[in-house]
Amino acid sequence: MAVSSAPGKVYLFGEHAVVYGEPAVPCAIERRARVGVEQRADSKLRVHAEDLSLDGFTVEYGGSTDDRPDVDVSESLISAAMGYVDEAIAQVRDVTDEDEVGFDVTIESDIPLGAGLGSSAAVVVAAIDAAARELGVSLEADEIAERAYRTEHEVQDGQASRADTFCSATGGAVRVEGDDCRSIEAPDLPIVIGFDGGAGDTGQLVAGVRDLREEYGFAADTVEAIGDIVRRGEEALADGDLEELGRLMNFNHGLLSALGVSSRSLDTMVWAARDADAYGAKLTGAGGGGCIVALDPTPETETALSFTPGCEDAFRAELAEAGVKRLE
Ligand SMILES: Nc1ncnc2c1ncn2[C@@H]1O[C@H](COP(=O)(O)OP(=O)(O)O)[C@@H](O)[C@H]1O
Ligand SMILES: C[C@@](O)(CCOP(=O)(O)O)CC(=O)O
Ligand SMILES: [Mg+2]
Repeated sequence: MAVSSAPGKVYLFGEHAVVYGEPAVPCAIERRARVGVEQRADSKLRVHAEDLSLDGFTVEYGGSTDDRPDVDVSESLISAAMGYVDEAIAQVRDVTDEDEVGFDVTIESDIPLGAGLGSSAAVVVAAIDAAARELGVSLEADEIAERAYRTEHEVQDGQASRADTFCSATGGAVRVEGDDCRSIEAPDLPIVIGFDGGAGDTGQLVAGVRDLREEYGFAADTVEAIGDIVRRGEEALADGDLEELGRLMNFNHGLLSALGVSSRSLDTMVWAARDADAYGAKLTGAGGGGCIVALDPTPETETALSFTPGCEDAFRAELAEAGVKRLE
């Protein structure tokens, strides 16, 4: 049995625009997915997902959709939950040249699903590392990131950037622009997260931005303007200038909102954070519902969010220095 964990992330800047080659700066946080993998005697894949928002369930099947047994959750939920694990295992079979190998996979995660904190990337990164090690292969972080990116790219119908997966594999703050992925220095940021209890459909939201961008020149300009914000944000990060970072996060949120990926509850939480004198606040990840990220060294934003209707959970998040971790 091999067990690995990998962190979730917040986007300080640049989600969505990163899909079109603009830079983005995500930052790993200490909320992790842990994935245990044990080789089976046969070639089946059995997944046990113990998750807060999906009631824990177990699926066992031989690899083809027809072979899936009846379980007490809807087929769409199973497909949604299985897609990433399935493809991650396919990547491991490919990289290790072990086409016929089967696994028991157990997933535990502190990262809410579909909420913009990169649960999919964390699960995929941890699964790839653990499954490869179970077969006696130790992959470098770059290789794990590459295979995890291919997984997200496949599952999200060709619409994925390298940002989430690289960040989860390497930890810390990173900068991603197209295929260029690198770690960057970041000061200790006072990150506060508000979670509305909901989720967004990453594929649909990305497709919505793609359509807007194709239809309107000003939507394409908006995507480019987000790239400009990210470049200024990198300077503010290097200077440790929290006020400027906050202003730029506010601007970034406005442009994401213009691109149609915010929601009433995300906007409400963003305004609650601003009213509490956070340096700045924005949605994180694909949007549509899920989480906002704010910067505030005082307890004010967390307290204000916890009293904000529509905010289900407010918590502080530490930057995760480590990416993928080998636990067993
Ligand atoms: N704990 C988990 N167990 C099984 N699958 C998970 C788990 N967490 C995330 N996933 C997979 O990731 C998907 C959510 O990813 P996504 O829509 O990209 O949102 P995000 O990455 O922001 O959380 C889920 O539908 C599921 O397939
Ligand atoms: C919208 C996007 O930029 C980020 C999605 O992040 P998340 O899966 O919602 O955490 C898509 C991508 O970069 O693949
Ligand atoms: Mg994701």
